[in-house]
Amino acid sequence: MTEISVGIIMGSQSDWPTMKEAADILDALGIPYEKKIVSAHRTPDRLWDYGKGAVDRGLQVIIAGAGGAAHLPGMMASKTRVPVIGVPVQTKALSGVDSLYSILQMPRGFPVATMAIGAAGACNAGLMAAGILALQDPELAEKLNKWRSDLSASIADEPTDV
Ligand SMILES: Nc1c(C(=O)O)ncn1[C@@H]1O[C@H](COP(=O)(O)O)[C@@H](O)[C@H]1O
Repeated sequence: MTEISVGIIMGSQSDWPTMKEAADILDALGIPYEKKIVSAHRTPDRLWDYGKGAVDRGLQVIIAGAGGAAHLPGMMASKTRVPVIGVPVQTKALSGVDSLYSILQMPRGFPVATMAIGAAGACNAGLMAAGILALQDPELAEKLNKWRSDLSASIADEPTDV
């Protein structure tokens, strides 16, 4: 796989520590991606251009993370038919429930596949993107199967005192 097939976008630089979890998964599975700061609120023209060009540039999945009034994933889903996976970034004021509800409650017709709040959600967004791409890519499917069975094998039978 050489072409960039996944776009990771986020509303702010401050989202990167969370969104890096998605990037780490894509790195581990050898999936080429790009990462960009795109904000519906602060850089609406950038959002528009990104969404407009997504299909022609060959993107197959967009992972979009934002916090608070998290309109980025939904607005991106409005602008392109490329599937959008939304990551609600955890916030200080409302613990990310604000982000979650902003991303989850899309009107009929423009879905966003919404993950859990925070780092686990971003990690799962990477895995969800991999699962979508693996449908058409047997080599990637093998890698993803191995990643999943390695994780299962790493889980201890019994808890230990820490
Ligand atoms: N929710 C959005 C959007 C958007 O949805 O377009 N743009 C920025 N933001 C969010 O604002 C939070 C605070 O951003 P700063 O840390 O830059 O103040 C971030 O979590 C970002 O995703």
